[in-house]
Amino acid sequence: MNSPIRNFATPISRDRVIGNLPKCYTTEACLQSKPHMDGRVRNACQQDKMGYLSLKISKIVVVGDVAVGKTCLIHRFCKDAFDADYKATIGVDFEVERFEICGVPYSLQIWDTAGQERFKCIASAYYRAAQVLVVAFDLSDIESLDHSRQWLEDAMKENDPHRVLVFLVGCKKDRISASECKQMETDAITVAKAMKAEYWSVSSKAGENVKDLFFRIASLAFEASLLQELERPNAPMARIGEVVNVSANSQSIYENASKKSCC
Ligand SMILES: Nc1nc2c(ncn2[C@@H]2O[C@H](COP(=O)(O)OP(=O)(O)OP(=O)(O)O)[C@@H](O)[C@H]2O)c(=O)[nH]1
Repeated sequence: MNSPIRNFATPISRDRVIGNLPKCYTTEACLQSKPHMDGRVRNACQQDKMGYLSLKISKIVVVGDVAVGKTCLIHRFCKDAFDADYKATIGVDFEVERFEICGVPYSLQIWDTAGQERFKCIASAYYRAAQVLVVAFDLSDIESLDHSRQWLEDAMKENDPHRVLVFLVGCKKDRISASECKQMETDAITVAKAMKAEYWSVSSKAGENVKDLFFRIASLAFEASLLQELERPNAPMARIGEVVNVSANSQSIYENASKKSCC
């Protein structure tokens, strides 16, 4: 009999397989500095022969000032593309990216929100139930960093602060010199610490750090989901995150489903 792990309709791309916990960008503003995932999570993944841990989806919401680079960040990761022409996000948009973490299928639903004030009302309706909040700013625009706390505060009104992982992300790293970047990062790390956020500098244009950032987000969100579930003794494992129903007849996605990577 096939386990639920085998029942996705399309394969998870090999470059979305995460075996080890990715490192943080800087230990100065890092949500978790351990080199490995929690032992309970690793055990649960290794013992999950029936695939109860599979098919989970977590919601990430990306917020920040207008034109700081939110859409480009998501597009660089999901499509490996960069568009130099600015097209404002109208309200919200989302992408779903699928991973395999520690041998377990896992998805991120990545919500891109509008930075323009006139769309804020629509966008804020989608902040709820986020497991990860990414507050983006433009490394070449100090004001956008100053506004980060307000974005976080607004997004947190719709969420439980104890359950949300926060990332502060400086975009457009390619637009500033190394010395400017150093200065901005010093300021940004101070803000990140105050926000209890993990800090990253990225360039969607150059592709720098984008994949590492999303792998880190996926891994920490996966670990947090699983720990929350494991800490609730009576909760069935299948209720970690949102469970997606799939047909028992849908095609197998794994060339080697029994292979489990170690995190
Ligand atoms: N040089 C450079 N430009 C970037 C980078 N990321 C985004 N941009 C440019 O910045 C502009 C705005 O980018 P978007 O990703 O659309 O910004 P946004 O935050 O989604 O904007 P809203 O949807 O209006 O909130 C576009 O012209 C992008 O090409 C980057 O890493 N480097």
